[in-house]
Amino acid sequence: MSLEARDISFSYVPGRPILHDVNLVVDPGERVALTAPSGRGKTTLCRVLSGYLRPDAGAVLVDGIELSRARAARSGVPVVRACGARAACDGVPAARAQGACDRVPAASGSRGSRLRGPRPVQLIWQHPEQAFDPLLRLGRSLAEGVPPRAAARASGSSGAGSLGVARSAAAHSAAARLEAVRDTGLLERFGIREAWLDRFPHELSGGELMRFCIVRALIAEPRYLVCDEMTAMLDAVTQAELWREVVAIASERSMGIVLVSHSPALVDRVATRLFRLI
Ligand SMILES: Nc1ncnc2c1ncn2[C@@H]1O[C@H](COP(=O)(O)OP(=O)(O)OP(=O)(O)O)[C@@H](O)[C@H]1O
Repeated sequence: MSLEARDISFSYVPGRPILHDVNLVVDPGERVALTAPSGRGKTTLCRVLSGYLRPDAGAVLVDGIELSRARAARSGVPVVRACGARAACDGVPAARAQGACDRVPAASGSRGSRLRGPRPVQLIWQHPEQAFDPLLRLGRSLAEGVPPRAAARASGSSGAGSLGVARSAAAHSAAARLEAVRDTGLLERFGIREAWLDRFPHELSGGELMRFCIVRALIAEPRYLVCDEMTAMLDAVTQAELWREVVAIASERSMGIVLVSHSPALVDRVATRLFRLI
């Protein structure tokens, strides 16, 4: 079972392919670093792998299932709210994401996935300040990233009988979802202070905000995490601290990682394998 890019081709401009017949298989628990000179398509491949760009040819498979189907298989979720122009999804700002956030179909004409459900492949990129809705407190943003099943688990919903129905409804409240986030222990592991949950994104530093990006990606319980220059803007100590936790969690969950970094030292420490994009 793996994350597989099969014969992927992609071009932003017709006739000028950025990716041409790319084949990559990432196994659970593997940490694969994409390497290539600047402008060769590492970010583009990250976005294809996580479903934000649809390839012109080829397919992305998660555990043998085409990415959009894998996403649908994880849904069974009512649409909670529309993702307006101001909203950001999965760590990628709405304006730049060509796909859709977890519970909302992509806009008509979009090249991204139209299916719902938590993304099995989560993308974290290097601009946390652009990844959150500026008008939402961070606790609320995190709460919105909790898969309904996880929220229901946290509220003890069995799904049966009127008590189950009531609990299920409760599980969709922001408070119940935030409680589900606390239950994961991820806030402590990434050093997120309780007081930060009441703040807006502009009231935190880049490093503090990146912690929220990582936690938001992880609470979606992804099978694979794609980290595109995730810690590039952070100091060395914070980089090491965040990567230590991400690697530990990947081991605990047998979660695969695809990473892009211009730091050879970081790649050396984190990656179990290099994949050269040519
Ligand atoms: N939205 C876009 N429209 C048109 N061209 C684009 C777009 N995004 C990226 N490109 C081009 O696609 C190519 C690959 O870009 P990409 O960001 O994937 O490369 P990269 O390997 O990640 O680069 P770097 O190491 O510099 O971050 C570049 O030539 C870039 O200019």
